[in-house]
Amino acid sequence: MAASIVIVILVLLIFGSSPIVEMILKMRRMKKGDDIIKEPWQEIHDIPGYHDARNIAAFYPMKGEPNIMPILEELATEGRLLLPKCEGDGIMHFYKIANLKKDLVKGHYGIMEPREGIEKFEGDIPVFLVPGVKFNWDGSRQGHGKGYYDRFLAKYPNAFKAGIMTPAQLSKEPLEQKETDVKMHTVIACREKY
Ligand SMILES: Nc1nc2c(c(=O)[nH]1)N(C=O)[C@@H](CNc1ccc(C(=O)N[C@@H](CCC(=O)O)C(=O)O)cc1)CN2
Ligand SMILES: Nc1ncnc2c1ncn2[C@@H]1O[C@H](COP(=O)(O)OP(=O)(O)OP(=O)(O)O)[C@@H](O)[C@H]1O
Repeated sequence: MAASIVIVILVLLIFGSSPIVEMILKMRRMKKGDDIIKEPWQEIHDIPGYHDARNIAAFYPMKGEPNIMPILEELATEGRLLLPKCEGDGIMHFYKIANLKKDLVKGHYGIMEPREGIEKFEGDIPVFLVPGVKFNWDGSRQGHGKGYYDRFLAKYPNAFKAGIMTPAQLSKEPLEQKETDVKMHTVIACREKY
């Protein structure tokens, strides 16, 4: 123990705040959080009902959220991607997005949203990939506090809900839940950047 402290002090004295020390510290920090990431694409594909779902509700990631762009590309190509548009206080609806470049514009909160002219999706949604601010492995979720997802998900009690988070969004403690909060069936960890 004492020997390793001496070594650490010596290394710090020799290298100071050199890029090497910074890189080692950064790698250690990264490893710490990243070890909860398993095989996110596989885990998403393994969601119950995902394979056969004709429509899947997802989200266009914003800063601090997992980068699920490969999944969005894949679902759009398959013709089964739904993305949300905020349309009032705590009210959002989903739209079928066939082309991520042509069908989206920058919208509320700076998030890419369906453009004008795309028809609102009114059918069944068996699977939701849900964003959030914090998640716990028990399925509890905390959002941005506007109730967009809680209100929308209340209409789909039978859908499978998968919370998608980065390691930084994991809460070590179960999150306090209100009566209107909707629990996730599973939570999947993904990287913010790929
Ligand atoms: N990618 C993504 N899309 C989404 C959501 C989400 O959480 N993530 N939403 C899920 O509901 C809806 C948008 N909800 C949002 C609600 C509030 C803020 C917001 O107030 N942002 C503040 C920061 C305050 C905070 O984070 O609490 C800001 O932009 O200044 C952002 C998104 C629909 N689309
Ligand atoms: N199904 C619902 N019907 C009516 N009001 C609701 C419903 N769900 C949530 N609300 C209200 O919306 C407000 C915000 O809810 P909450 O703090 O749980 O949002 P959130 O989950 O953090 O946000 P978001 O879903 O937008 O990410 C609260 O006042 C809550 O009572």
